[in-house]
Amino acid sequence: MPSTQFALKEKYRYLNGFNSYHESEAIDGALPIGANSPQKPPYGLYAEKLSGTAFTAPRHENQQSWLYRVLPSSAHAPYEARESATYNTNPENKPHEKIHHIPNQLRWDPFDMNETVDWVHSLHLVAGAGDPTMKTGIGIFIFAAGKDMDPHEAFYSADGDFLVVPQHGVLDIQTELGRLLVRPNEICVIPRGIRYRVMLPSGPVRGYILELYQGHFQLPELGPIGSNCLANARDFQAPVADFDEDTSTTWHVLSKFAGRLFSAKQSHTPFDVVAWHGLYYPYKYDLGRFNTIGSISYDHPDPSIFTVLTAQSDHPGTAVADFVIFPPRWLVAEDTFRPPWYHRNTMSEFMGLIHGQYDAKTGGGFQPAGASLHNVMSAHGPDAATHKKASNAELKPAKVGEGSMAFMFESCLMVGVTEWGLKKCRKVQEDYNAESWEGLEVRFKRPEGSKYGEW
Ligand SMILES: O=C(O)Cc1cc(O)ccc1O
Ligand SMILES: [Fe+2]
Repeated sequence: MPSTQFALKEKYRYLNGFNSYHESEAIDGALPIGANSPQKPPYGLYAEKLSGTAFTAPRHENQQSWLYRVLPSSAHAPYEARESATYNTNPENKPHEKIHHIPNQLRWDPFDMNETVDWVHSLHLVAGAGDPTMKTGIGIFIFAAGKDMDPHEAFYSADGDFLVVPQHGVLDIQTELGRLLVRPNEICVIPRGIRYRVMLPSGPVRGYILELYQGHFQLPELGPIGSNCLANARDFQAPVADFDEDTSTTWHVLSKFAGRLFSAKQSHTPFDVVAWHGLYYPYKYDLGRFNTIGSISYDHPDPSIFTVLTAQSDHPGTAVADFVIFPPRWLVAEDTFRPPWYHRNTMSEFMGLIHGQYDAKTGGGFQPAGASLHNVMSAHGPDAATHKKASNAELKPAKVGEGSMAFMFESCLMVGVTEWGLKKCRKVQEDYNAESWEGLEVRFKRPEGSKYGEW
């Protein structure tokens, strides 16, 4: 059941709807009426356009917003490279650091918390494909932070859209367009370019991020399911306009640009947007609201029925990134091996666990805050313990995943694993294969009297 059905504090108010044209004003009358850029916008505000797609993108894809702010974003000193020796989240930029393309199934123990860093410095690229400079591919990050961002710092990524999946702790995110409070079992998307500041009201945080270097997330098609189910559009929440009025303090705007960090000084807050309207905005979603569909007859369906958001490649139906979840659900299929089948997939599958236990892996090695990667065509499926249990289970209706939420970033791209992901994080499990699949028994019994090869 949804976990956020109580009233939220006034500070966090939301506009409901996915890909809905929203408008919000923190002061009545701050939005111009009937024009986007009048000669004199209301209250002496500056009009600024923020485009998330090419100006000429087709209407159904076009995402732009108009921001009405105290000072335009361009009012800052030049960007300067910061921490250039250490900060780099784009391996394409780092010729000395190899990215490993390997067919092995990989599984990671829970990633460590790190209380010494803030959001900006918490990002560790674990795997990825493509290159933000070419606006192709994805980056998969683990984040772990224990410090608020500096009170006068804001951050944005020019590289892509962040899909943030918190596993531990609360993210209080002040964005240019308003505030979002994001807790475990919720996700948020912060589109490319939007400036924000992350505070940690409940202490350390940890989780996963998929950065989408190309396109934007959309809801999956529902096909014969009909007009509702899976993630319903009305459950996506965008912030309302909320602004500060600080024009006397030195601020630093940090930019992740081609994986590197830059910083620019300015003498006013970037959080000065009094009103905005458009289709390009950050949003959050409570995974507890997902309306899960499953088989009510027989066989295990493809996990695409669990897709929350998808970012399509140029080939319809083939995703650069699908965000898929495995919520608590009833299994009722008859004469069926109910967990996932053994499989090899042309897509790559990176999985994480927010809490609980994933029903396809009961051996204990896939833990909250851990991860697994089954790359293109790398064979996987239930571990031996799960297989044994599920092949002998009485097939009465059973609830699986109670108190649990696993997820998958599935991509048509082969993902490479970074040095950090493979070595430096020191979390890769050496015995993943042995623990999972080497215990599988040979069950094959040739029917008595059968002779192979005789017709
Ligand atoms: O590998 C996994 O655990 C993810 C997965 C789940 C499922 O129900 C079907 C296919 C699939 O890849
Ligand atoms: Fe799989």
